[in-house]
Amino acid sequence: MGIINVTPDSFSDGGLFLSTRKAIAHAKNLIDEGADILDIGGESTRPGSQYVNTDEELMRVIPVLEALADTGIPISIDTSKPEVMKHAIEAGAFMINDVNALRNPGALEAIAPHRHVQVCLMHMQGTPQRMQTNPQYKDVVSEVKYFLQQRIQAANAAGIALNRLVVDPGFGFGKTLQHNLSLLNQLNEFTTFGTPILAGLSRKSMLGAITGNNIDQRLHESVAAALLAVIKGAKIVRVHDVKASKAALAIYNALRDCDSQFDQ
Ligand SMILES: Nc1nc2[nH]c(S[C@@H](C(=O)O)c3ccccc3)nc2c(=O)[nH]1
Repeated sequence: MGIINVTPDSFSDGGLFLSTRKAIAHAKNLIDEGADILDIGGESTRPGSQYVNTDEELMRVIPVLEALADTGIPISIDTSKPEVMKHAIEAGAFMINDVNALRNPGALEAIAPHRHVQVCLMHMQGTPQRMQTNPQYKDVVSEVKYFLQQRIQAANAAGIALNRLVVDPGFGFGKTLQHNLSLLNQLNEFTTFGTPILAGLSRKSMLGAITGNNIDQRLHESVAAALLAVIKGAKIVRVHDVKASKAALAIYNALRDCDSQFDQ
């Protein structure tokens, strides 16, 4: 899953038009690099990020989604707003990636009727503005599991079947480095739901905390983290660096498949 952030470049006067054009160009590059899905987001959910209203978020993501419709690549929309979900689904999105796990009023109802649309339910403690202030858990893995179980039940009750759901522990969303490492180390605990696991580790500060590298110097850490997540059971990895991640995962896939070839 390649990451496409459509957030106006605050340093240039190109504004939204330029950032839309840049997002489309970047999306096509990631398709060429081998992305299987593109995740388009119009509102950053980084700690301390600013709120973006519905109209602004729609103006950012819908043009990019529409421009990519003829490429045939499955598109996920990274949003928590039901209005954005509805428009994105009408514009052809195949997945809604909600860091708020459909907890906003109207989110479950916005998605339920569209039986072809998948949903990623992600765990977050608190809100993006305050989640990293002082994250605390008694047992992070069991508490995150419990939350995801609750959200799966809420989705099922709203008519969203299990085979439309993906779960995600939400690395970096209200977690310390230790919490993130425990979740990654025990990621296969989340395979019990019977849904694919999505892991988003790419370039995150937890990686920088270990190596000391800045966000634009975390390629190797991100590739290592994506490989570890897949080894531990993730089926989707959300990454900035598609080409490098695909190459690392190709080695893993070859290793996983090699004995089965001789068994035939
Ligand atoms: N499902 C799913 N969606 C996501 N969206 C993002 S935003 C990310 C960033 O790259 O800025 C980020 C980085 C650091 C903190 C918060 C958010 N991370 C995920 C994830 O881990 N899982």
